[in-house]
Amino acid sequence: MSHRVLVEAGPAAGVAVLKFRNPPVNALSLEMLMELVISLEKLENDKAVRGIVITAENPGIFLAGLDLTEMCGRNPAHYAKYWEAVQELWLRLYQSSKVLVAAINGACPAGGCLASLTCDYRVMADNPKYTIGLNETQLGIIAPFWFKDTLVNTVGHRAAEQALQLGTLFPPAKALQVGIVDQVVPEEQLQSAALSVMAQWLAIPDHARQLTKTMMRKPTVDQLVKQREADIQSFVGLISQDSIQRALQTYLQKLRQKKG
Ligand SMILES: CCCCC/C=C/C(=O)SCCNC(=O)CCNC(=O)[C@H](O)C(C)(C)COP(=O)(O)OP(=O)(O)OC[C@H]1O[C@@H](n2cnc3c(N)ncnc32)[C@H](O)[C@@H]1OP(=O)(O)O
Repeated sequence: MSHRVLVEAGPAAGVAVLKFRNPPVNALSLEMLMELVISLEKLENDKAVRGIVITAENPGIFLAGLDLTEMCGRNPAHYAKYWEAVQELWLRLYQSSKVLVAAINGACPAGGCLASLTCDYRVMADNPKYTIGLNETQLGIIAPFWFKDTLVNTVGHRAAEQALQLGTLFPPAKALQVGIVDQVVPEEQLQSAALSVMAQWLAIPDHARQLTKTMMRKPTVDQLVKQREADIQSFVGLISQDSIQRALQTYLQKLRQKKG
């Protein structure tokens, strides 16, 4: 029984809706990552499901990215386990044979943006409070190569380099202009717009679409698969550095003080 991930049958045949519900901010904790992987595996094996709309149960925050508390003040074994789970989620999402449509109904930074970038299509609610992007440099950390590759595959090299160096969080209209999202719609139309796009994608025969998806994505996937362990060690080495730990602690404190 999953607590942090809700899977519902969609209103259209063959469509499931996967909802994030990990309060307060839908951060990708280890438990949440594991529940997501299990839910995605079940959906992948379900022949009746051809497409999945991915969204947050409560509008406001789509995903707050990786859980900073999993990356602060823990031991190397924990960091390694956590990073393996992050890799696993990306591999499941990016290689999914289903049509994935992200209905982005809230803030979508860093790991949240990455999850949405694995989808085949992104629709974002037109709310200026919502932003999306790989903002790692703003935290004093670096987006790993496979985060970078996923962004490059979506927006091209130049736009990705600029967005990554500056750690830009784009509001909806700008995100559309850069190509991080494919469509921006009034908030109340988000779910219907996602379902309408899903219907267009499902009109294509599955086998042809799936083989094309694999052809486009396999080189990027292979890069991580062939150096998974090295990538884990690289993450553990980097995250364990005092300077990185200090930067993350400072960022977390800033988030906590925001309220005070
Ligand atoms: C080599 C290393 C590579 C690693 C790659 C890293 C990828 C990542 O994803 S790093 C995480 C990046 N995420 C962010 O920068 C988002 C940070 N959060 C926010 O900007 C905001 O919290 C918000 C826009 C998502 C929501 O704002 P709001 O509704 O105002 O909520 P609060 O800011 O008051 O937060 C409530 C509560 O949640 C804690 N929190 C927020 N984000 C995270 C997070 N990513 N991980 C863990 N905890 C988080 C925040 O500290 C507050 O906690 P309390 O004060 O204890 O209630």
